Amino acid sequence: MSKREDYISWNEYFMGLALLSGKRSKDPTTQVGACIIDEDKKIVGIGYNGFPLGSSDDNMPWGKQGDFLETKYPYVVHAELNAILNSIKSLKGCTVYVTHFPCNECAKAIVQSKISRVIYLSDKHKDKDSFKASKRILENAGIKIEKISFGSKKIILDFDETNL
Ligand SMILES: Nc1nc(=O)n([C@H]2C[C@H](O)[C@@H](COP(=O)(O)O)O2)cc1CO
Ligand SMILES: [Zn+2]
Repeated sequence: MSKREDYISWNEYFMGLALLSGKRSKDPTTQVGACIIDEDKKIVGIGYNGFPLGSSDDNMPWGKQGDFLETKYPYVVHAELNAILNSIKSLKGCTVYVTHFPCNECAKAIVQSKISRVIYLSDKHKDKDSFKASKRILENAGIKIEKISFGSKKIILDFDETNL
């Protein structure tokens, strides 16, 4: 019997893990996930956007408009930063798969953690200044930046054990 041919690609696997991690995010408008792998394709960090430890998901503001301090922005930890801080070893030479192009703050953390490649799916905010800044920070540091597209590809996770 020959091997299965319909297994998912490395990119589908790692971006799939980033997408799945994002499903844990309580952000009502944008769920972001990030998965970091080392040069041997070992998973060394994963994370999603959420409030810092100790900040209740129910008592902190998830809004986007109005008084800045009553929006999520000052408080939410971005997926990339969570993946970096959750990581189990040096990130030197690693690749981060992230569902959305990093903001300038995450670009700084990515560069300083010595990650060497960013692979992203969505750049819906590419015209915003903070993303122009992140592109500049990443390019200055010689980080490889790859936009990846899977078209309308979908992978269904079926938890029904009778289908396993
Ligand atoms: N690369 C990113 N990593 C992230 O973790 N985020 C988070 C921060 C917020 O929780 C949410 C963005 O809010 P919104 O303005 O799209 O509703 O996604 C956002 C980006 C940039 O798109
Ligand atoms: Zn960010």
